[in-house]
Amino acid sequence: MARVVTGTPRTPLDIVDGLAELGVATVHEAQGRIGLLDQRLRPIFPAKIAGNALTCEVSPGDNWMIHVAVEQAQPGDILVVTPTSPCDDGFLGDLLAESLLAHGVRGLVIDAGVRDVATLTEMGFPVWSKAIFAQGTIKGTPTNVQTPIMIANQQIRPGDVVIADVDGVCVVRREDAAAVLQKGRDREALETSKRARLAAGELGLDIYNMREALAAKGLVYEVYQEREAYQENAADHG
Ligand SMILES: O=C([O-])CC(=O)C(=O)O
Ligand SMILES: [Mg+2]
Repeated sequence: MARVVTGTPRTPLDIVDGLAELGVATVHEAQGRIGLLDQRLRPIFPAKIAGNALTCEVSPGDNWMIHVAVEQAQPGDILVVTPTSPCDDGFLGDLLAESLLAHGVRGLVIDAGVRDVATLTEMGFPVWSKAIFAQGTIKGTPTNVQTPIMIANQQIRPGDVVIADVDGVCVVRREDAAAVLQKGRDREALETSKRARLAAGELGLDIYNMREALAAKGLVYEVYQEREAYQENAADHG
């Protein structure tokens, strides 16, 4: 049985937009280094977005349910598409992108292929995909829309926050989104002060008090000696 679940909760857009500003690396660190989708999902052009997950399963080679998903879209969503078994076909192109844009969808994350990439780029419709492939798809088998899905090593539920930029794609659970935003902002403030010190030439070794720890692990410094180097060299060559 295939299902479309309606009335699923979403994360407030002020929180979503805050996470977009922080970006994938900071959000991933702020939530304890979890939530990254596999690195095979790459942007078709550089972009930085976040949105509520609108989840959609597709059968391999079959984009029927993307049309079903468009009707469930709300402004601020990102369409997240996973095939029920691996497939690289071009499930979406400029026509479906026009339709998604008309319903306020901010972009697409798909563990499969897309096509019409030149037009998608001109339109400014951001996509993270596993493949770019002109191979067309059919409309044959219904699957689930707005149910929890597995995609590229992560579970994503409708209304979880998806953050995507040139570093990759990350998911934040809806319940955790506000706390992760706060932690990410704290982290960013800390990074701003560290960056100023690094830019001024201070060493990470001193800012982070690393010297003692390195010595405790056995790191030693020695002054280069021409004679010793010669002997090592001679020993190497018997
Ligand atoms: O219609 C399709 O099958 C996918 C596509 O190329 C488009 O959305 O433009
Ligand atoms: Mg097309």
